[in-house]
Order: sequence, then C-alpha cells, then structure tokens
Amino acid sequence: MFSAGADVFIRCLKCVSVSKQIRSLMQWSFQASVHKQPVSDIFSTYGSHATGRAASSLCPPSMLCHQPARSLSDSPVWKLGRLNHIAIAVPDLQAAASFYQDVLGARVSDPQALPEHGVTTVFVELSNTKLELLHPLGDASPIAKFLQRNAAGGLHHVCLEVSDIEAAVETVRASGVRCLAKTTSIGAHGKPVMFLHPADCHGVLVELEQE
Ligand SMILES: C[C@@H](C(=O)O)C(=O)SCCNC(=O)CCNC(=O)[C@H](O)C(C)(C)COP(=O)(O)OP(=O)(O)OC[C@H]1O[C@@H](n2cnc3c(N)ncnc32)[C@H](O)[C@@H]1OP(=O)(O)O
Repeated sequence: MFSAGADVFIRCLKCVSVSKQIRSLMQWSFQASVHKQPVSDIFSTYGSHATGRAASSLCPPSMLCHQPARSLSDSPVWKLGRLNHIAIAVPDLQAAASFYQDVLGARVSDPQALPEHGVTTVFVELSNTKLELLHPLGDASPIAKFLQRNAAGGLHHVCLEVSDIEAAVETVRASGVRCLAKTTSIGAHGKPVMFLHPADCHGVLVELEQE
C-alpha cells in the first residue's frame, strides 16, 4: 500500500519541473523505505557512480520500484567524463620522469612550476590518459605531508573530468562530500578544478576538472 502510494508520488514528481537530482534523492529515500534500510546504506550501495542497472537489480520487479535509481552524475545539468589523469607524488621529479621516459619509453612533458598549487608537475602521456608526477614547491606545499608519510612517493589523487564543474561541485557538496576549497581554482590544464576530501571519497583524493 505504502509502496504503491510512494510510486504514484514519484511518478507525479516527473510532471513537476524539479531537477532530476532532487528526484534521484527522493527515489533513494523511497528505496530506503522499501528495503527498510537507512538512506545512508542506499547511498553507500550506489555511491555517486551507481548505474540504473545496479539499481534495477536490487529491486525485484514485484516491488514496484522499477524506476531505476539514478546516479547523481546522470543529472541533466552535468555529466561525469573521462579519467583525466592519475597523480603520483614523487620525492625526485627528475628521476621519476626519467623512469617513465627512458625505461618505459613514454613521452613526458617539461617540468611546470605551479606556485599557486604548491607543486611542480611533469605529465606522462599514455594512450588513454596521463600520469601527473608531482613534487612539492614552496614551504606550504599540500603534498609535503604526504611525502613525509610516503617517503618513496605514491599515488596522490585521481582527476575526473566533469561537463560542468560548478554544477558538479554543488552536487557533491549537497551530498555531504567536503570540497577542499571554497571555490574552484585553475588547475594544471588551465581549467577550473576542485579537490574532494579523501575521507569522503573512500580513501582517495579526487580532483574534478572541467572538461
Ligand atoms: C596542479 C593540480 C592539478 O592537477 O590540476 C594539482 O595536482 S595540485 C596537487 C596538490 N594539491 C592538493 O592536493 C590540494 C588538495 N589537498 C589538500 O587539501 C590536502 O592535501 C588534504 C588532502 C586535505 C590533506 O591535508 P593534510 O595533508 O594537511 O592533512 P593530513 O596529512 O592530516 O591528512 C588528513 C587525512 O587525509 C589523508 N590523506 C592526505 N592526503 C591524502 C591523499 N593524497 N590520498 C589519500 N588520503 C590522503 C591522510 O592520510 C589523513 O587520513 P587520516 O585522518 O585517516 O590519518
């Protein structure tokens, strides 16, 4: 009874000009009630990269929730795009660049100092993405502590492209993920970026970049 009522309610929402994101959140709440799970469990089941297929498979057809839950990135406002780069913090930029260029035969860029980010970068071109080698620049480099903890270097962050960075930031903030700056800044490719707290992204520092 409740399920049918809630389903009708969700269908009515289709007619109202609210954003798809709000509908998605309400669908998640609805699914939480149907499955008697806390909403947070539904979120953690689907995450922000959940697919409609995953959602459908969770809900047997008899349960009327055949409307697949939508990913937040299914928003009409913005879309999640390609993996732009994987960043690796290194204690010796020249040695790391030489490894990729001379040992692995990759094409690497010249070092680029980015004082506003507190890093020097070298990009390693791969056929499907890039590696960004990072070395601390200046006294207040945000990667200094990371390198103290990982003296040999290590995976620092992943950078994902989004079609509309401002809308994406709004969405992730609304979902409780901490953004590490008040506003977007211009990243290594001259485009706006935003970093998301690793503790809110399953242990990985995530950078969103305008595609
Ligand atoms: C040019 C640009 C571009 O590509 O466009 C760049 O790359 S700029 C690249 C450099 N810029 C950035 O990274 C900007 C965003 N980063 C930041 O705001 C900071 O580095 C934070 C990520 C917030 C970490 O801050 P800070 O080092 O002061 O804090 P902390 O050492 O106490 O760490 C707090 C918690 O986060 C974890 N943590 C720190 N860095 C992490 C990382 N890279 N990956 C995964 N976890 C990380 C720590 O282990 C700790 O976990 P526990 O609490 O469990 O112990």
